[in-house]
Amino acid sequence: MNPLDKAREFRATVNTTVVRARARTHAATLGRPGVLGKVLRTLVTVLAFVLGRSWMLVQATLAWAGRHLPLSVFGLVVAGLLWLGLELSGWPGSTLTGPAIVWALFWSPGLVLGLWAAVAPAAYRRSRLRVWYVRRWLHGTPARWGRKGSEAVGTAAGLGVRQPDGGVLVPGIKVRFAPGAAVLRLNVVVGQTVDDIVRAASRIATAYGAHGHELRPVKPGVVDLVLFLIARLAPRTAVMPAEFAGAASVGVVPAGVRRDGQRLDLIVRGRHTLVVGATGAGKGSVLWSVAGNLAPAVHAGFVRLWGIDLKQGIEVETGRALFGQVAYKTADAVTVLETLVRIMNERGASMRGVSRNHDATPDAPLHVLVIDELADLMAYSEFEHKREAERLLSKLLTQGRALGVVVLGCVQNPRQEALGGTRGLWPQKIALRLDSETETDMVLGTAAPLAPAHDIPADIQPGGVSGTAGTAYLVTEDGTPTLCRFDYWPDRLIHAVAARYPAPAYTDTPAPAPVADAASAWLAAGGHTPARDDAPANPGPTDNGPANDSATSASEHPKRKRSPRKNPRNRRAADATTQAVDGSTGNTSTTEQETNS
Ligand SMILES: Nc1ncnc2c1ncn2[C@@H]1O[C@H](COP(=O)(O)OP(=O)(O)OP(=O)(O)O)[C@@H](O)[C@H]1O
Repeated sequence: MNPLDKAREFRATVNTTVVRARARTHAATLGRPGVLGKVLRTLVTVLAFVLGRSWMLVQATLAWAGRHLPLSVFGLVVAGLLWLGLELSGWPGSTLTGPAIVWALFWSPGLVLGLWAAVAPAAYRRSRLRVWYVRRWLHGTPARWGRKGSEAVGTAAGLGVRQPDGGVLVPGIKVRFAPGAAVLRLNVVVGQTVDDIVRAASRIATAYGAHGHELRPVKPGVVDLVLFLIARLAPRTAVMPAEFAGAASVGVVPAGVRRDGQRLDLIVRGRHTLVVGATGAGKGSVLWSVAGNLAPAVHAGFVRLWGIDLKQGIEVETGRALFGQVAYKTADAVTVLETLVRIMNERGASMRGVSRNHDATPDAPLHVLVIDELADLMAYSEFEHKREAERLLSKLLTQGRALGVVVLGCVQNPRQEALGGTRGLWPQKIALRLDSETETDMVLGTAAPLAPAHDIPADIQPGGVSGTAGTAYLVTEDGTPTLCRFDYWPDRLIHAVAARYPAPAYTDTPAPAPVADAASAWLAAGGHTPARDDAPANPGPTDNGPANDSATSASEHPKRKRSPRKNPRNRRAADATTQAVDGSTGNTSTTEQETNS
């Protein structure tokens, strides 16, 4: 046997021994049946609890001490000197009590913070205080973040303006911290323009070791330079959307989290959105963040979802009950587009001279068309279908937004052939992980330098939570890029949302797949409405990102025990003869009245 094989054999023997020993120890202790086993398990739980809470106390107190280093060191020195004085003077009582009280007085804010962290660790993790203390402690020396230090960085980065007397004037810089970011407020000095700050921004960001930066104008001559101190955003799992909150909320969806830790509110109303991402980049997360979060409004009749999914309907069929009409074949896709163009034209006729902007109502809902893979329609279909689809889609993209017809299109490849003539017609873009800088340029144009989507690392975990999928740059109409992370939508959540908020029965197009059947099939398969506890955990605000504390959890909205069959709105859908869900289009003559009759 050669030495390599011997080493492998040795390693296998060690592994087996360790596994056996571990199993024996477990069986003899925690896994033990009876009272002793129970006692041991309770002891370990209590110990873990006590150690965990003590660690939170120490962590938070030390974070405070690190942030207020001079004060905390001074407190220690004073307490030490007092102890020394008491010892040397031969104090008759305890020489430790007095110094301990003095030390505790100096450190009292830190101790209070520590106690709070120990009592309510989840709240502490979510709080800005933790971000403030820990970030400040970990990133950069106080001198660099102080006024003088930051102005020195500004000068070195070329922000200074030479004065007639030979001196150099630098913009005043004030630093404040936000979750995951430091914000430098810069006051432009005479002789400077905001462009000078734009030019120096990346040099300043590099000097601070920031992972990215963003410029936000505050008022004339004042700009906030946001330096992002976190490298990536932690994955989050979506939760059951809350009940419909009224017409004002239509078309704005809480889709995930932004780099600054704030909730990402994606505006869908009045905006066509192009989603581009390499395979496995998480286009599904964006699609379901929109469709899933619109579900309550769909159920209430204020939004109507349409789906084109030429990838065999895999994506759209998961939440079929949310959609009115869907198409899984090219010819059906063209029919869906024709229907929407007809709706748009009719709406145009009724709005002409009355209103220039559409407000969603149950009589005139916001129509949202979701297209899963645009290239399948625009590039890989038969020539006539391709040409017709491009013509109809271009019409929707150029005229639809004011008339309440918007499109969310997903594509892997942003090249011309995949998007046809529609590439310049998408006002809002979401660039998930892309394969090359050229693709980033193609999708984002002038915003590309500040939104390097090709730098988002790949982490493909088929069916599981990936470390980076769903991370994207959102570039809104004004060209501002924002790094964000879309929530992950597991299949069972999509099923649960579709069962809870099914679309009403539309008379003008084939009814959604019988909701009761889809829901009960899923329930029969052991499904249950995911609650916060059993969903893949949304991590707390780790150094990688903030917690998912914004959305309403499924556990706060226990699944209603309602059968869609008993709901008169859905009776027609449920009773309808089971129909092919591949987009057979049936009668497509559509008017707003018919739609909602
Ligand atoms: N937001 C997210 N957070 C964590 N993991 C995610 C997220 N979104 C998707 N994933 C993981 O990445 C995998 C791929 O996601 P998805 O299918 O949405 O990618 P895609 O861009 O649609 O890929 P394709 O174009 O090949 O269909 C999913 O199976 C899931 O495991």
